[in-house]
Amino acid sequence: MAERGGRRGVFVSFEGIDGCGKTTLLHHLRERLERSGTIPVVTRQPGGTILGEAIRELLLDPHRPRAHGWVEVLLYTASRVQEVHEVIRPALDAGRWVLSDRFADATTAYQGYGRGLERDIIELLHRRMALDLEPDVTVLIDCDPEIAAVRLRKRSGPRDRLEREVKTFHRRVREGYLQLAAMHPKRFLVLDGNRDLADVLAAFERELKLRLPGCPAL
Ligand SMILES: Nc1ncnc2c1ncn2[C@@H]1O[C@H](COP(=O)(O)OP(=O)(O)OP(=O)(O)O)[C@@H](O)[C@H]1O
Ligand SMILES: Cc1cn([C@H]2C[C@H](O)[C@@H](COP(=O)(O)O)O2)c(=O)[nH]c1=O
Repeated sequence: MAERGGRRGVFVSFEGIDGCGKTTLLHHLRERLERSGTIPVVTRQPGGTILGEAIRELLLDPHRPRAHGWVEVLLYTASRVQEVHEVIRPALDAGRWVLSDRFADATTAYQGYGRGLERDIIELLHRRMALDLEPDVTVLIDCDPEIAAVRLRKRSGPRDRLEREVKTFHRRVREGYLQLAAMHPKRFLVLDGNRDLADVLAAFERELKLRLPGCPAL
């Protein structure tokens, strides 16, 4: 893979509303890469480091008191800053593939578009503290909140704090993601996540191959 912006690895993030299917796609690519002999670094936001996982627990445990909106922004950003410096940047500098279940766009979509907080401040925090790091490709699985909610109800395990938010919140987040994709068409790869999984996976492989022609997995 060609060197981009001074780094040698490839950074792919996966985004979308809760239940859109992003984790499923991430693990599909991970398996394909591993079968071809490339072991990617797989991580998630919030989380990905010991500190980040503790922040995740604070943010998403529905039994804890909800943080003020800006405290949410600061905690999500804190988790990401730690992960960029401790995990993602060193992996990219070493030429590794990094697959991240959510990244900075999630804060703009959820806290910016979803909660209505100023997006320029959210993005400035990321730029100043997280080395201005951007994924090479951001896979956005666009999905109707009604369809995503049905999938989450079928999935076992407790629902986290954000998964319990009302549908209007998820609609704003979805629209926010689509606006981000329109603003950054070179970076975003948008998939229709409402379709059967087999169709989504086929479109994912086809489109990713166009974006990353040297991808060893495709
Ligand atoms: N296209 C699809 N059609 C039907 N079911 C799907 C599809 N994609 C994923 N699923 C199923 O929907 C559930 C949610 O998928 P997944 O965990 O990948 O979503 P997610 O977006 O990562 O959710 P969250 O953000 O809440 O972790 C899983 O049970 C998964 O098997
Ligand atoms: C990074 C980030 C995440 N969120 C929200 C979005 C989801 O509801 C949860 C993470 O859960 P997942 O199952 O791992 O997707 O956190 C957010 O609101 N803001 C963010 O920056």
